Amino acid sequence: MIDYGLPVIDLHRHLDGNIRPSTIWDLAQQHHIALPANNAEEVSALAQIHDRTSDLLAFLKKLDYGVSVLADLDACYRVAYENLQDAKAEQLDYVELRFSPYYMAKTHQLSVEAVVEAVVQGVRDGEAEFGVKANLIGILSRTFGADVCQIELQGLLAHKGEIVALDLAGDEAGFPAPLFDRHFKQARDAGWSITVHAGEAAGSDSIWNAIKILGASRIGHGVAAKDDPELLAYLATNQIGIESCPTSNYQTTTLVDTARHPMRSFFDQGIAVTLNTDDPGVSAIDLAHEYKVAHDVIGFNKAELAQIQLNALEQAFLPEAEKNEIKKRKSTD
Ligand SMILES: O=c1[nH]cnc2c1ncn2[C@@H]1O[C@H](CO)[C@@H](O)[C@H]1O
Ligand SMILES: [Zn+2]
Repeated sequence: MIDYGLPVIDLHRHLDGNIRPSTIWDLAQQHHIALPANNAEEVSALAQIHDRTSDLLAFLKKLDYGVSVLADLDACYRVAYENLQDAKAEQLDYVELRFSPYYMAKTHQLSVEAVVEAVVQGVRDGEAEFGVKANLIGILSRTFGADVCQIELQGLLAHKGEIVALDLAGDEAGFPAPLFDRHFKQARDAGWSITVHAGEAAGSDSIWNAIKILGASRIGHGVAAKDDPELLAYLATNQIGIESCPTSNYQTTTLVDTARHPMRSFFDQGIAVTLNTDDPGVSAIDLAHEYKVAHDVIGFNKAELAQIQLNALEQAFLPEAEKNEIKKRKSTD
């Protein structure tokens, strides 16, 4: 259902939520890390989700297997590089990869700043090798609290020019946006764009806070906006994009019925919605799968999906000239 004649773009993909089970197995062997699995297939069963989990936090636990094998900087580099290989295999024209360097560094006590450097290098080498354009979004993992997030931010700011935006992810209900006010001020001062996970595990207030307090110009998930007409109007008028990830929403039990996913009404109300994968390695999906779900289950027709593909280019954290370049390249392909 993706039109490969139009730009193929994923704006919401966690590179640390997209670690291949085979790589998890490999790295565990290489570094003598014990896993409750005897081979790569058993790692898939352990670290991937095929139906649904009880809630967001149960879903996020699945990502822990992948980061538990990041024993050194080469492992971080490899994961970043393989994300570009995956992007190429999916025929993406452009991908925004987000990552939480503290989360990646934590198990083996790596330097946060060195993890950022390794990820940047893996992504740049992957871009050159596979010919896919990518940008990086830094994540503050709110689950670890405001002080740890300041350390995480410091590591990201050390590579300010290699990063285009800042995100806040993790336990939304337990760690609300106002706790991170000063972090996002520093990010805006650094010239970064802002996207925030909001309205996934908390209500529409959380989305308002992401916009008004943190300065978000895009919202990850944003499903809770469905109950707030004033917010819906605000999102449409101000062209604040919603990064929808339907399979992730199903697996986290954010929504119980994908057929009634609010991205339908967001779209109908003129909000710039996009389709994205979130954590494809954990969800065992790719971008094409999400377009198929949007068509077969949510009921978008081909023309509407084409508009969603164009929304992604519009909403990308890219300068106009680079957006035009992608557009031009597609039209002459
Ligand atoms: O769907 C999600 N909602 C909220 N946070 C998420 C989601 N997927 C991953 N992370 C969080 O992002 C960081 C790793 O990139 C981790 O903090 C992980 O918990
Ligand atoms: Zn996410």
